[in-house]
Amino acid sequence: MTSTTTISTARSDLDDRRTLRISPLRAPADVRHAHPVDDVAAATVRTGRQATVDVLAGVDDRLLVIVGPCSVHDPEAALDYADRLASTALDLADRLHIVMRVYFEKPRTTLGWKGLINDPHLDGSFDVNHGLGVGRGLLVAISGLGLPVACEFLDPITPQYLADLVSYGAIGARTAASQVHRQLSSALSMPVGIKNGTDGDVQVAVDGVRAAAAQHVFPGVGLDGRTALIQTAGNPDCHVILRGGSAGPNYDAAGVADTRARLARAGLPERVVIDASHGNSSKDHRRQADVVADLAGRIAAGDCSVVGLMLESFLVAGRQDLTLGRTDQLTYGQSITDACIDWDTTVILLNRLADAVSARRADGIGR
Ligand SMILES: O=C[C@H](O)[C@H](O)COP(=O)(O)O
Ligand SMILES: C=C(OP(=O)(O)O)C(=O)O
Repeated sequence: MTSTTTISTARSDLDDRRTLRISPLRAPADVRHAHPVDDVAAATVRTGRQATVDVLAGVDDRLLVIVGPCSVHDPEAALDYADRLASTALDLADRLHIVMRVYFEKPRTTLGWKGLINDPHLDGSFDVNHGLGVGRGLLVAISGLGLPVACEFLDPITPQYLADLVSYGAIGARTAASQVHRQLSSALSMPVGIKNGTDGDVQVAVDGVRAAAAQHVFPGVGLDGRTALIQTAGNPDCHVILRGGSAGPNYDAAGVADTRARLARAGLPERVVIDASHGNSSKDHRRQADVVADLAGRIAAGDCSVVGLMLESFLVAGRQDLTLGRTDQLTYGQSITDACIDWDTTVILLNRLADAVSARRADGIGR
């Protein structure tokens, strides 16, 4: 019995058994054209990235602080927050290099609202074409205030729409082991922090830093939105973010020393950022102050082993549940994902960290 082969590029009953709809996505170039980078924003990104590189390298003895909401759901409130943070960042710029968390993509443990790009109207309409424009427009506006921004990169395509405006990138705990995200990090133009796993596994982040430092070739999209083969140079500015995990916190001196030893064994620079939230605060926003107090004490006593800190902070303390389609019920300036510290607490904690850097300098210890 002979078999026949049908060669066809048309979709058949073998395709789309579970795909409901495929619709056009705006090309990155189109969104970039609608929200161009002006000179002020470009200067913010350039100096924001370089300052982070210098802090990571120990050439700059300031502390890197990545601070802002868990997620952006209301661009107006995010800009309000950015306005305040820009002024505080300027006040403390001699001791802290402050970068605002402007997170549009949320990795969920199971299900939930996945961020402003995925569902910008917060109603389950998934208007991604609108979300990409709103997100980029907000990055232009915040960078225009002179405040550098940090984003988590979750989807491997979205960086083409946003990354030129980002000064600090993060790879989250749920994707630290992903080859796709490590390859992506190897291509990104800014320093990237890779988190330890949700189970507390730090080695996965160290392995991620090593993989992202190397060159890769992988499929992606170009600015014109066409599929493309991407060849990367490798990112030398990746580092580990300790965020704690199900086994407990890992921000203490022992957790940092263990991470640095792992990095040294892998032949990598010993650079560690601490995330005061997530597993390091058992998702209780008030405990972020304990992490700051502990780290500030260590820095004031001369410790140079931690290069930066991440804080989840918004205008109003705590968090609230979103009912899809009922944005009228939301409290202005309060997180709809993880709980955050409020603005007043944020200013107190930032000043405490700045004072710790002053004390370290007074002892004549530079990083
Ligand atoms: O930072 C935000 C959350 O911790 C992360 O997106 C997971 O959230 P979830 O466990 O509520 O899905
Ligand atoms: C999702 C986040 O953190 P993690 O990956 O550590 O859970 C985050 O920082 O928003």
